[in-house]
Amino acid sequence: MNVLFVASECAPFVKTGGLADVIGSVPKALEQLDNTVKILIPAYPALKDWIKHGDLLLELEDLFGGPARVYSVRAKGLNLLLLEAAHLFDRKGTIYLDEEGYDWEDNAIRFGALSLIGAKIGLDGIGGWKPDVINAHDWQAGLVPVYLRQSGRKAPPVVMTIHNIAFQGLFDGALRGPLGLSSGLFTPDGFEYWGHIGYLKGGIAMADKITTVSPTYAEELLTPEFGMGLEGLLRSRQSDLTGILNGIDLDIWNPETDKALTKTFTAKTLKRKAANRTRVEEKFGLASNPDAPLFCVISRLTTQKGLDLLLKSIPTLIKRGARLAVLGTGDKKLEDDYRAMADRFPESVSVEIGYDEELSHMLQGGSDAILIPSRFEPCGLTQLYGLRYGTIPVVARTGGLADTVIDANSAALTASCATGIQFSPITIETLEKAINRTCDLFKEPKHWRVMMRRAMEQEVGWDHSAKLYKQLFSSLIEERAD
Ligand SMILES: Nc1ncnc2c1ncn2[C@@H]1O[C@H](COP(=O)(O)OP(=O)(O)O[C@H]2O[C@H](CO)[C@@H](O)[C@H](O)[C@H]2O)[C@@H](O)[C@H]1O
Repeated sequence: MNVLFVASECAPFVKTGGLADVIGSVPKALEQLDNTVKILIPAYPALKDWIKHGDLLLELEDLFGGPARVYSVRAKGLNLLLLEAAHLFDRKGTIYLDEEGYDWEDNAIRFGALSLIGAKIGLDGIGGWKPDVINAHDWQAGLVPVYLRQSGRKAPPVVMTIHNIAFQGLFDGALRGPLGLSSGLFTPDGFEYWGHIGYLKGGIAMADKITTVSPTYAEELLTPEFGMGLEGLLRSRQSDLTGILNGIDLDIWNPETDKALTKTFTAKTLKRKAANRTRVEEKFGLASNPDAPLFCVISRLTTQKGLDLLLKSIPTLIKRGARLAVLGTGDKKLEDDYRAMADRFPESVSVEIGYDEELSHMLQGGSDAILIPSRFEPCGLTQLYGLRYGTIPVVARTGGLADTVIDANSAALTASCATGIQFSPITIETLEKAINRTCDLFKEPKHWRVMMRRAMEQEVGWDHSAKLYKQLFSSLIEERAD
C-alpha cells in the first residue's frame, strides 16, 4: 500500500515537539509491514541541503506568489517529498514563528500551500507514484481533504490525525480567495468556524476517518472540557474517530546504545544508571542525595503541560530532599518564574531554558523520575521515553498519560506491575501528594527497582499501533474499491 503523509515537521530534521517524533518514526514501522510511505514536508532551511541529493519530480511556476518544486529524497531511513518554495519556507526564525517570536503573518498561506500540494499529489500522483491513502497531520495539513473535496475528482481517502486540538489553525475568512478555497464549502458543516477558516475543522469535517493519538484522548475530545469547541463536530463523526496510541523510535531512544549517556544500561544492569545521574547533577549544578529522587522535566513550558502547578509544588519536593532539573522553553513568564526558583534554591532546582535534543537524552538517562503534570495530554512521548530508560513517570491521569502508565497503588505494587505514579484530579494538592508518594517509594529500593524493570519492559515501540494504522488504511481503501 502507498501512503502519503502530509506534515509540517519530521524528526530528526525539523522538530518543535512530539509531532516531529511521530512523523519521523511511524513510517519506518509501516514500511516493516510492507507499505511505502512518503512524507510531504516543506523544505525549510534545515532540509535544504537534502535537495542536492534529491530528484526533481514536480515544478510549478506559481504557488501562492512564487515558484515551487517538489523533490524526492531518501534521508535517514525516510522517503521525503520536499516542497521547495523559497518565498514561503526559506526563512530565518522557526518553522512557525518569526525572529521576534510571533507567528509568521502568512502561516495560512504557507500551510495552505503544503495542503494544496498534498492534495495535488493525491489526485495526480508524483513521479509515477500514487498514494492509495493520505494521512494528514494536524491543522497544517487540515486543508488536504478540503482541496480534494472541492476538486470534484476521484481522490484517495484521507485520514486526519489530531495530535493536539488546542492548535486549530484559525484564519481570516477573507483568505478564501487567495487560498483558492471554494465558498460553497465555507459553511458550519464545512471549513467555516465562526466566520474564520478552520484548517483543522475543515480536515475533521471532510476526512474519511479521524484518528487521535490515544484511546483516552479520543473519548475526552467528545467533551466540552477537552474538545475546545470542536466537540460537537467530533461527536457527529464519533463512529469515524479512533484513538491509536503513539509509539516511539526504539533505536533513537535506547538506553543500551544511547551516545548521550555517560554509561549505557539495560534492565539487567540498572546500577550503571547511577553514573548518568551523577552526570546530570554535575551538569545542572545540583546537590546529590542518594536518599531522594532526582526529578526532571523535559517540556514546552506552558499551562497545558501543568508547569505552573509544578512551580507551586516545588517547596514540597525540596522538603523531601529531592532535586529537580528542568529543560524547556515556552511562556516567557514561566521561564522567568523557573529561573527565579532556581536562583532561590540552587542546590535543589536547576533550569536550562532552551531546546536541546542531546540534553533531553541525558536527562532521561540520568533522572530517577520524570514529572508530567499536564492539564491535558493527547498522548505524550516523554513518559514513554521515561519508561524505556527506567525513569519513573509521575503523570496526571489524562489522555495518553492515563493509557501508558500503571499507577503504583498497593494492588499494582503487590502484583509487581506498577510502572509509575498517576494523580487526579489535576491540582497542586494532588501533584504534591504524587511527589510525596514518589519520594516514599524511592526509599523502598526493592519496590523502586521492580518498578524500574517493569517500566523498561513495557512495549513502547510502534509494532502494535502501526498494525492498527495499517488496518485502518486498508479498510478505507477496500471501502473505496467497493
Ligand atoms: N526543551 C526541550 N529540549 C529538547 N527536547 C524537548 C524539549 N521540550 C520538549 N522536547 C521534546 O519534544 C517532544 C514533546 O513531545 P510530547 O508528545 O510530550 O508533546 P507535544 O505537546 O510537543 O506533542 C503533541 O503531539 C504529540 C505527538 O502526537 C503528543 O504525544 C502530545 O500529547 C501532543 O501534545 C519530546 O520528544 C520531548 O523530548
